[in-house]
Amino acid sequence: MSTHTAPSADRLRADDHRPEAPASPGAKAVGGVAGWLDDRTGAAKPIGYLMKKVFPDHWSFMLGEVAMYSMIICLITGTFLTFWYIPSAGQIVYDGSYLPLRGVTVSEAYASTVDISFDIRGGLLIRQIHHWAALMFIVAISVHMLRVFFTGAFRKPREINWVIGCILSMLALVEGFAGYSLPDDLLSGTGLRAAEGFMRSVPVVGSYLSYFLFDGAFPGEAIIPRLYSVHVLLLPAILVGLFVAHIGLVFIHKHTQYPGPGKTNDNVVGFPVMPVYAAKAGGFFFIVFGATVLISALVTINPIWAYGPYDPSAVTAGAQPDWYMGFADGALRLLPGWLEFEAFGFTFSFNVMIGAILLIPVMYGLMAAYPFLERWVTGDEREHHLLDRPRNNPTRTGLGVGALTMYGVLMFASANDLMAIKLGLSINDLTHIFRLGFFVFPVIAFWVTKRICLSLQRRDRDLVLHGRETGRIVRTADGKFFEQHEPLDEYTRWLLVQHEKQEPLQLTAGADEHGVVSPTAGKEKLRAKLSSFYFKDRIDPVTPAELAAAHHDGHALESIEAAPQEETSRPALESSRREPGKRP
Ligand code: HEM
Ligand code: HEM
Repeated sequence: MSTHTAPSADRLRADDHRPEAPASPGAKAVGGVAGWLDDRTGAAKPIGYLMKKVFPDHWSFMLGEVAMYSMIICLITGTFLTFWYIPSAGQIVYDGSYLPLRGVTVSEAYASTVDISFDIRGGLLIRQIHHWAALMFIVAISVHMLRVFFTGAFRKPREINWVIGCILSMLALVEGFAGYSLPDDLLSGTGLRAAEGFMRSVPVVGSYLSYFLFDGAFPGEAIIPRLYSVHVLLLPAILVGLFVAHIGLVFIHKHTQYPGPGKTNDNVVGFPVMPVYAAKAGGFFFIVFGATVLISALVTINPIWAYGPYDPSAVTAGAQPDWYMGFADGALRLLPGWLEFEAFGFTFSFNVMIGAILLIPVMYGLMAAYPFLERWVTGDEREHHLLDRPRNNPTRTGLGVGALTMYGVLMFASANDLMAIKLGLSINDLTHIFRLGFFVFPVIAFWVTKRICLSLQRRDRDLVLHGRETGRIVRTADGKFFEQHEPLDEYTRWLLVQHEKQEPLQLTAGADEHGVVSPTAGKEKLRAKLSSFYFKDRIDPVTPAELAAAHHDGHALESIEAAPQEETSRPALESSRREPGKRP
């Protein structure tokens, strides 16, 4: 593997050959410390290697960074909160500075969170930053995941990183739920009450699970300290550990890159970590931190003093989870009542269990399995470092939008009561519409998205073959009118023709020459069907022959071969790609 720096104009000045100026005392001291450390740890070589690592530049790669920075913000502000938060359900009489609560018996957890908000200097801001960063963290993870999905960045060799990502995302939901439950206010207690109900819906062992978690009857005094250990110790340790593995794999595989001039499956075009990316990423951290602080300073979130302490006997109307739990809440509202029935003297509440206990693992399980399913269906065993343009993989893009639509229906369903009130509609009608929508809307979304992708591909073909419409009408000498078309420049054309032709798998007949059916015939048949579903509707990229023919007709001026594969549009660093596992 080699990494080389493209010489910049500055570095090619003639005076580069002058003898180097003697190092300043500061530089000498830094060099001395670095040498001392290297002698004892041997870290210079790996660090030097990492610092030269080339990262491609694209705005969408920032999404992973936003996730990383919001996680760091949660870790920093969370540590601040632990200095004052008391993880105890023990009852005390509140005597802090928030007058409406004076004299009310509350838990120590609740009282300490109100104290953080009103009596600890900067406490309210830090609490708000913690909560806003948590919300942003999960938004960023989700959008980052969509970027990875729609561009096919999960394909070989990045499947493991996709699976790690799925686990990270699921754990982030649990971490958020645990944090939300810590202040022990009316909302968080209602959330815990719901969680207790979910657990009890598991047949046979449900009540035992609940007793185990709450150390007896709900709410008990154990749940707050237990959630605290999970929230500040167990889950952050797992999240950070998995994240290190995640980013380590990004370094090992190197980053994917969007197709473009000079970018191939075997190189990485971009800037090195040091100094360009380090400066960019460092600056970007402060932008994310700054934006989070600004929102937190201006917009109240979770004003627990307004809700009051948790009281198991109080009925809370309008309790809402944080946004990322909305889909599970929606599923609970849509599952039909007949899924709850009595048999063998027991009540089975599958309507609750499916929505609350099974939905999340099933959803993440399917997501984690997708790269492997796609690989099986397409038979594509190759490594991919160049990303797909979403339009060039219409079925995958359609499936993604279909899944998002399903998620969206559940999310909207979680607000069916508010919609009914605000829009003056019947909640039952809304529920029926959402139930139907859960099955019908994703299919429509899949179909429409696929058609849009195919149309965009057709448009790309048209552009390549016939150039851009200029709007200039020319009249010929014999009186005919036609519109002038402008040929695309080579860079744009390259982007539109670089993708591969896709075809369904050609599968074996399923029987040998003696007519003996192979034991895997059924599986192969299914694979053939899915492969045909995946690739049946497709638009092939323009071939050099087609372009030459168009060129001959005077539509396009240059051939595809002339596309500037080995040039870049800006000064860039390039490093060659490696085979995972074969590079030191
Ligand atoms: C990335 C992971 C994290 C997420 C998503 C998260 C989320 C949350 C949320 C939503 C709350 C409720 C905030 C509120 O009161 O409005 C919370 C509370 C809390 N979190 Fe975290 N947190 C994370 C990491 C941490 C870490 C690493 C620590 C400690 C080292 C921590 C310590 C706390 C404490 C002490 C509270 C209770 C105080 C309070 O609610 O103000 N959190 N967390
Ligand atoms: C704690 C949550 C996460 C953090 C902090 C995180 C961070 C990052 C960062 C910084 C990168 C490199 C820059 C980029 O491509 O954006 C990256 C790449 C990647 N992430 Fe994540 N990620 C998280 C969750 C996820 C999830 C939920 C998935 C998918 C299910 C995922 C899949 C990937 C993949 C496949 C890559 C390699 C992409 C490529 O090379 O183009 N990540 N992640």
